[in-house]
Amino acid sequence: MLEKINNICCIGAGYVGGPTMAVIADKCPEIQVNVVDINQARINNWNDSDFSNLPIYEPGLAEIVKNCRGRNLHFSTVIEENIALADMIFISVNTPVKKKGIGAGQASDLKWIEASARQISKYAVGKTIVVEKSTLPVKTAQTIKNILEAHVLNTSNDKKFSILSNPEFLAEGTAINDLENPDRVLIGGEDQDAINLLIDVYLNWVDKEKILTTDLWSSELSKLTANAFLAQRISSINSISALCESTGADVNDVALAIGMDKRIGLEFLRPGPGFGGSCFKKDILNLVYICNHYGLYQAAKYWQTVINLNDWQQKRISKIIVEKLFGTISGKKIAVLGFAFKANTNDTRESPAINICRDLLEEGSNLHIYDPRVSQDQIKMDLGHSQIIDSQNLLFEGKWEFSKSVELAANGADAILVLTDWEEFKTLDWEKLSKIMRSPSWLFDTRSISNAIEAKSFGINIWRLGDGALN
Ligand SMILES: NC(=O)c1ccc[n+]([C@@H]2O[C@H](COP(=O)([O-])OP(=O)(O)OC[C@H]3O[C@@H](n4cnc5c(N)ncnc54)[C@H](O)[C@@H]3O)[C@@H](O)[C@H]2O)c1
Ligand SMILES: O=c1ccn([C@@H]2O[C@H](COP(=O)(O)OP(=O)(O)O[C@H]3O[C@H](CO)[C@@H](O)[C@H](O)[C@H]3O)[C@@H](O)[C@H]2O)c(=O)[nH]1
Repeated sequence: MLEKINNICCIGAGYVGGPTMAVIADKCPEIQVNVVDINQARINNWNDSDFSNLPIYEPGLAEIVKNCRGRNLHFSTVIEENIALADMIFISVNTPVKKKGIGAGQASDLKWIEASARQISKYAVGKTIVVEKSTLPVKTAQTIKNILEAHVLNTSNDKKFSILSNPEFLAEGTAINDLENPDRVLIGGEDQDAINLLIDVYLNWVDKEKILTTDLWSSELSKLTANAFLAQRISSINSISALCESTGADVNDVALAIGMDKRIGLEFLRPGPGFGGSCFKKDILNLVYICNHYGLYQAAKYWQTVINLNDWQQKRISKIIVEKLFGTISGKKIAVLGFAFKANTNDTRESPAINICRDLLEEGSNLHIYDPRVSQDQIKMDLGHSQIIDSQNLLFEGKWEFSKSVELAANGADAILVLTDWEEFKTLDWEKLSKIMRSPSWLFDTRSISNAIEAKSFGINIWRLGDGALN
């Protein structure tokens, strides 16, 4: 029996695998941590001598990688060898929504999980603990077990596997802090020895009381449920933001008033352009799929409405902008501030900015997009080329350009549209901006972060999400 973990391999060097393994390496200097990926370019970036070129931007990440890389943290594409060396293997590969076939548009595509399990079954040596780090549909551990055990049966060698579920709850932008100070660490499994070995890894920096153990299925399902609950709060407050606009109430006051009730709490009540990111939508869709699979149609419908409300919120915002700008934005310049799905990340996956910008482009607007961390190439991938073509192959007049500063984006603009809650958008120089914009100028603030009162004092018209009193 293994006494302690000496060597960890992590399959997948993405937003989860990279930061999670960096923190494990930092907190457990006696463990060798090998992070492997099939994506050579990504691995090259993790190994770049210029730490500002790491593939992921997270506050604090570069410092940790600087400390540990080459010591006990290694990034490579050598998958077989590192699997063979490992006592414990984390699977941190992507699990997006299936695009084709049964369950398309809802179920998780598990082909990367299956490929990882097959590689592990082939190359692992001796007793290996396999840890599900990716977010997975409940019961996936059974599939992984079947794949691993089939290979053992075929080769009848000394391979032995234990499977644990250890979902990750980090949020992007605060990943390092979330990993270093987690609210809880959840471990699901049947093999108590394997569970204890994983607990020992976390005990290097996490208090014992924060480590929760459950059976496999409860652990897998807790991850989907946590995301569904968080997203549900956002859709709930966003529905109230619309009602506030219609009634003259202020959604931020309402959020504070209800959030101070300890039973409700203040977190995740910030209204906005809808939730984005790679997880919430896909995990809820997966929950809907699983509920339907078990014939729980009312439960499935309930969770689906969280997504429907989120889509509606984005559409609602584009419509308001068109209406306020005299019913047409064709040829009008709009400065879009923020493209990432939230502040402090360069990630644009499922960013509300994508749908809102697409809608505005369809209306013929001329968008000048500024984001402190998102690159022009990324925006190009998300929006397509500057002239977009619709499904009937008709050319729209709408086009977009990348701006290197707020001022360049706002110069001559009819409107400024704040979509991401970046710190720098809280302290914009409204006197200066009011002079370079075209009158009548507008500020559309979907995050309630800018100093709208000051902007108003310089003659800018204001629409702030959920603020029925100000609008
Ligand atoms: N992004 C987040 O904030 C977050 C937080 C918690 C949980 N999760 C979950 O963690 C999982 C990973 O998410 P992510 O955002 O890190 O994804 P990601 O796309 O950033 O990274 C996944 C990586 O896995 C690699 N990969 C895929 N198949 C492979 C294989 N067979 N061998 C080696 N490498 C392989 C890909 O090349 C990619 O680099 C998902 O299930 C996600 O739902 C994500
Ligand atoms: O009050 C709020 C809080 C968040 N958001 C938006 O919701 C989205 C998601 O934000 P957040 O949850 O902070 O970021 P993620 O990185 O997507 O993290 C979520 O998804 C991860 C992947 O599963 C989980 O690990 C995390 O626990 C979970 O918070 C973003 O668009 C935010 O702008 C709001 O609109 N209002």
